[in-house]
Amino acid sequence: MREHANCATPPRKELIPLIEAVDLTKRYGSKTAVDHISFTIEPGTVTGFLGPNGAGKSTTMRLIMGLDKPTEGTVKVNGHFYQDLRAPLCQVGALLDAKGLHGSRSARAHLTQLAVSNGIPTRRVDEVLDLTGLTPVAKKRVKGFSLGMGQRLGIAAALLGDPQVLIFDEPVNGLDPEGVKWVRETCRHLADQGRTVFISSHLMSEMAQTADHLLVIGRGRILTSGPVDEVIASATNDVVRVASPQAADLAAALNTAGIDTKAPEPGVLTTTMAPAARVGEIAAAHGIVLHELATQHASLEEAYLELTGNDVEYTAGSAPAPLPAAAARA
Ligand SMILES: Nc1ncnc2c1ncn2[C@@H]1O[C@H](COP(=O)(O)OP(=O)(O)OP(=O)(O)O)[C@@H](O)[C@H]1O
Repeated sequence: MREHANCATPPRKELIPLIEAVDLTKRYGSKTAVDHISFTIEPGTVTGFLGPNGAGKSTTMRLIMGLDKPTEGTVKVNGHFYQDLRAPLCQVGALLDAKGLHGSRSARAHLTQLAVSNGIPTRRVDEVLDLTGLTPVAKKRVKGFSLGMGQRLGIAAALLGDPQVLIFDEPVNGLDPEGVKWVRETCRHLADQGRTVFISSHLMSEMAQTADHLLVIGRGRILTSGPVDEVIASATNDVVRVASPQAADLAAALNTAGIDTKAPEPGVLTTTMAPAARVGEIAAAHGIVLHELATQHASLEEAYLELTGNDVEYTAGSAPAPLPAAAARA
């Protein structure tokens, strides 16, 4: 057992490490960033916190870490408010903003300072440098670090107290494929050790590869949650596409059976209301010739849009807010 001075008696066996939010709300003036959300994050899993830009992910994570005060509701880590944790770094580690590093220090100096001020034995610094692959650059000033190295250093700092709960805000943002793979494998490894890993992203494809569970947020509200496969399945309808020289007859036969169709192009029908087998059976029963019968699986992006489409605060196509002068003229 490690002898972290301030971490010597983490209540690991007695308490289940988890994050629990109840009716959590944060308003900034008239802006509601987080809107009465409740959730629990379980140990031994990677939980993805998925939502478009401005959905409220960072705010929620800051509330968990006691960096902001909720307007209403509560959020606890390991059954305690963050500010009441006796050795916070040993219970929860977070990567919230990798840019907030002191430029003139070396990576080792940065971690050593953090260890000393939190009563963590300095030998742990070498362990986390090693775990995050930073040993070869440990003496370099963090000022010269690439984004990927900065993210690794942020994760090294989060791991310093060997905490059971880890919170990473958009850790793969701006990373190259190798960095993304490393973050993904690191999260998996930490969860496999029984830790609670809570990781945010605005990319569903990334979350599908990294997370076991998803918590989907839009405009400050939880839109859905559950195992990744279930969340994706619930947001997607398989589309059956059928091509026939008798498309009009087939459409009539399907409609009679209560199956609505669309005709995206001449001679082709699509439906989300019946599986391919049923469409084929109805065609056969009416002696209708088919040239093609296939099930198309909706893409992850489609599932994501289905989930968050109406809850996106900013979209690429949305018109920019008018400038004050323009607004005054209007
Ligand atoms: N300190 C603040 N003052 C005012 N509004 C804020 C503040 N922090 C966040 N907001 C607003 O709250 C909403 C949620 O922001 P938040 O950063 O939590 O979203 P996010 O899901 O993390 O998005 P992103 O991925 O873009 O960081 C946004 O509309 C944001 O502009």
